[in-house]
Amino acid sequence: MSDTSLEELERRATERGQRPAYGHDALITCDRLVRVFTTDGVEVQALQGLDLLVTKGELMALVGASGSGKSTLMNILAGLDEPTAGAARVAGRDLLAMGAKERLAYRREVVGFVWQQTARNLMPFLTASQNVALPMQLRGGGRGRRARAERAERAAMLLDILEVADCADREPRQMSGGQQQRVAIAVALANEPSVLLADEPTGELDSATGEQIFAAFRAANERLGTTIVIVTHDQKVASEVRRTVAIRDGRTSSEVLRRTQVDAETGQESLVAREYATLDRAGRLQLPKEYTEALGMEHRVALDLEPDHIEIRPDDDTAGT
Ligand SMILES: Nc1ncnc2c1ncn2[C@@H]1O[C@H](COP(=O)(O)OP(=O)(O)OP(=O)(O)O)[C@@H](O)[C@H]1O
Repeated sequence: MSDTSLEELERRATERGQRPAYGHDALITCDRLVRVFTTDGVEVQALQGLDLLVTKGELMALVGASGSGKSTLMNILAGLDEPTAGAARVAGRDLLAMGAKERLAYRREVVGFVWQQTARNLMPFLTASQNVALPMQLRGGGRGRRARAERAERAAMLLDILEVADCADREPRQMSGGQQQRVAIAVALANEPSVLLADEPTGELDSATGEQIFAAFRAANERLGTTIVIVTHDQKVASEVRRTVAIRDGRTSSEVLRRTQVDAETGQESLVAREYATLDRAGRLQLPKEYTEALGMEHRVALDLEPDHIEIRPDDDTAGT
């Protein structure tokens, strides 16, 4: 090896050392997140070193088979559960270092959540408007007439953005499931959270209503700039966001990015989707099952480094072990 290449390697190593920390500019950073559950002496590794970065202002979906770890991740991000190892930061808060008091403030002010069970999201004997005002009150809003008027005004503004202004004076039982879920989004947005988390928010609804709920999330994202993470089984919902991240066996495995492309000649807009695999911090890559199965790849694959890409081919060592 010549001196020049040694110098070059040293230069690259120094450059790497000066690089900012992983996820330094992301709103949500999950770094090698691990969550192990132990029940009756049996260990389940729900998260096995999950990496995820979410940028401020994103509206993204998390998808994955049942048991892949989606709800476990959402509960950690919601401040309801703690990871076994790894690091997780949301809006500058270290989720592993929070005390009970900070955790409560985090849940009230930094994150908002919408659950699948419509009934779990709202207080049954309060009107939509009172439901939205409640988190603001609990946060320590004043008791005076002015504070009350301000809360009512924000509640009205949120219900209007989510297109359920007509439900303001109705109790949950007087609303449809879709209306309840849109009011639930307003409740989650009441304290201007940095992040809105939604776990299967359209799970109990038919697909037309599900689309309305999704439109409500998009309105919240566009009009209020809130970062939104939605866990969904609904392929339609997943395909309407710019970024869908798939979780497999407790790790992020692949993601699909969609962008609008304008045809230079006709000026017609079309949505272009591209699939990416996630290269985790340890250099691990999960290849989509359809790809490996199509080429009969298992156990071992042949790797070659090319100037601008890496080639992965089926094991071609016929004399191999
Ligand atoms: N409190 C718990 N105690 C023991 N095991 C748990 C607990 N919570 C989750 N698990 C296990 O961890 C794994 C991941 O579960 P999780 O609920 O995160 O999956 P999911 O992707 O949300 O699934 P689904 O789509 O069915 O909701 C599963 O094997 C599950 O059985």
